[in-house]
Amino acid sequence: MPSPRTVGSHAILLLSRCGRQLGDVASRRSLYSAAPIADLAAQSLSAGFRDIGCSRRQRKLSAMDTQLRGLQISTPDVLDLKNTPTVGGGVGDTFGEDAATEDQTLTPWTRIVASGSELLRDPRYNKGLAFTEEERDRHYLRGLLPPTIISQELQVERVLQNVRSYKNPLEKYIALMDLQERNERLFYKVLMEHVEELLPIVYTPVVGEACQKYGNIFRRPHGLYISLKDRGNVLDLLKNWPEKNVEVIVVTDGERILGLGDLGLHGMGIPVGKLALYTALGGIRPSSTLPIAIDVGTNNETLLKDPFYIGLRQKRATGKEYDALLDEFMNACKQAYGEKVLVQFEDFANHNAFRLLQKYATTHLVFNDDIQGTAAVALAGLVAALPITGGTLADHKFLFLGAGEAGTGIAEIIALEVSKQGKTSVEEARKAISLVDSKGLVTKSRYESLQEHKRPYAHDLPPAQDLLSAVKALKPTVLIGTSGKGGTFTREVLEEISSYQDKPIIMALSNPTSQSECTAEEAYKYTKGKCVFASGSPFGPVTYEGKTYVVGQSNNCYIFPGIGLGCIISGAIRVHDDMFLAAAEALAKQINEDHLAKNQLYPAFSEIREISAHIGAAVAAKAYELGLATRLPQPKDLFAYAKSCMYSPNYRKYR
Ligand SMILES: O=C([O-])CC(=O)C(=O)O
Ligand SMILES: [Mg+2]
Repeated sequence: MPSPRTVGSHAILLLSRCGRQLGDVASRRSLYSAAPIADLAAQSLSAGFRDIGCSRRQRKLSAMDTQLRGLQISTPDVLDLKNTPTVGGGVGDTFGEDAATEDQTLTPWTRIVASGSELLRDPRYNKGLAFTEEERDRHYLRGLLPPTIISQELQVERVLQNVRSYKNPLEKYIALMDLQERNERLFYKVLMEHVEELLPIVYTPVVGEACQKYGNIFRRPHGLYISLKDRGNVLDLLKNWPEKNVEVIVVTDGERILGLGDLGLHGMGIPVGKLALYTALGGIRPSSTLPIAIDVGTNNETLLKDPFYIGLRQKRATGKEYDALLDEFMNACKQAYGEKVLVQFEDFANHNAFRLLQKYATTHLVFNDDIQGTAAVALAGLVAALPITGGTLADHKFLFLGAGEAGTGIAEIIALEVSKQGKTSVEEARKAISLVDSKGLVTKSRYESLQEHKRPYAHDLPPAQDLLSAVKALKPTVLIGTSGKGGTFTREVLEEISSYQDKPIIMALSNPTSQSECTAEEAYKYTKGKCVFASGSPFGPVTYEGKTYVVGQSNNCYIFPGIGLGCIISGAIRVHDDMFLAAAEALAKQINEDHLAKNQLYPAFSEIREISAHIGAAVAAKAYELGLATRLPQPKDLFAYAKSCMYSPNYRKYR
């Protein structure tokens, strides 16, 4: 019986002869593993290569099948690595490599050194024209590259020029995603060095459009897809992922993508984008990040009829079926990657988001970005605004339009912070906060029919049908929009709030830009330059009556990369609400006199890596304080330690 290594080399040899398309599909994995190569070869055999446009290779494939059989690993055997979803051989041996008992199957992952065309097709190691003379000699690259050698810096310039030449933002998105698949370090270097320009493309708002058209622009799969069909085999799917040291997972079920609603499996763009930011903004190694989309169907009729839709064509599963898949998934994450893998829930619909967070918060290292990340970033903005508006948080009166994850998440963190600062309880602090949902003001008279997360805000107030009447009745000093509906902070609403309040705080947090409750310009114009404004989507500076205001982006991407970094460097085993308070405080501290002079509530993204390190250090410090950290002893200087752990996108030398 040949060793897996031998099988791997044979398969690589065969695959490399199979032409570019297959090589493209296989290359990333082929460099690490024998079985998946044989696996791919076998899959391709049965698919007759039609999907990847390689049908003329079929004769060679039959030959490959024969060869694989000659190696006594028949293709069905290779395909049939049916693992029961249990932990492997011994404690900490999830993949069953060292101590697997004989009746347990294992995935024979192995590493080999990449060279030649395989090296050029591996996005993690490819450097394109930046390979040095020496590397070209040592790694069999001669002739595979034109003779020119250029620096990574020049490559960055070239990429930027190309991206800028596209007029359509979606084309820019596609170009950047292609780069990520081709040359990962170059992608991150470009993104990190031009973060303000490129963030709106790989992230909100353009990622929203990309998700809407995900089926049309589909090229290569990103991340891991888990569907209802995989019930009972979720751990096996995780074992197919080519990385074992996963530290951060972002998962969505696609039911509430940004403010765009149910986009089903096309929501995959969000975990992919968020994790790109974990690396670019928070310095988390890309190989330790895993984007996951869970497919339980979609209720989006347009997608169900769309021939290019990539997900299951069925209505969303709910109840026990849904819960069982999620439960299997959550357990499989810990089985595969251990207690300290961070799972970020993203863009789940309200009816699942709150209960999933509650269900898993005590058993897993989890948080919900839309509830807690958004809450922390909004709190940071409010704290930063206090020197402009005067007073403390407890002096303000808050009105929300939108009572979903973001709205009640922010409301809760405000109440928590006020209660920590003053002598009031959280219950008392909630009294200064009111919510308007699609049925009007949330009041006590509606209590019975309210969803649980809104009930703490059902105050004893007269009813109000809409936002404007609620503003008139309650006279809030802070107006926060998390409704997912564009244009809802109307001229009347903005004029009303500025009629009685000197410096109202207006936060229009819905995403993408089309769903923003108002634009930055509208906010300044209709409040006659009185307001302090922030938004969830990016807006350029606004000049009103000769004064220029810089619009801070109150987006959770300031917070989640630092939360991840803090959890990883401290080895945290649970996420605690106080870590979000610490993160918000660390972010608010970044605002100085210069920012305040321009009404800017959030620092520039160009400083984000430093900011993430501060947030990471604050989060880690809190984890140590709460006894939730396992990485001991605690580093003396957590900020320096956080910085030292951050991924650099610069090319490494290959020996
Ligand atoms: O992705 C963003 O820009 C913020 C966010 O989490 C959401 O809107 O769901
Ligand atoms: Mg989100």
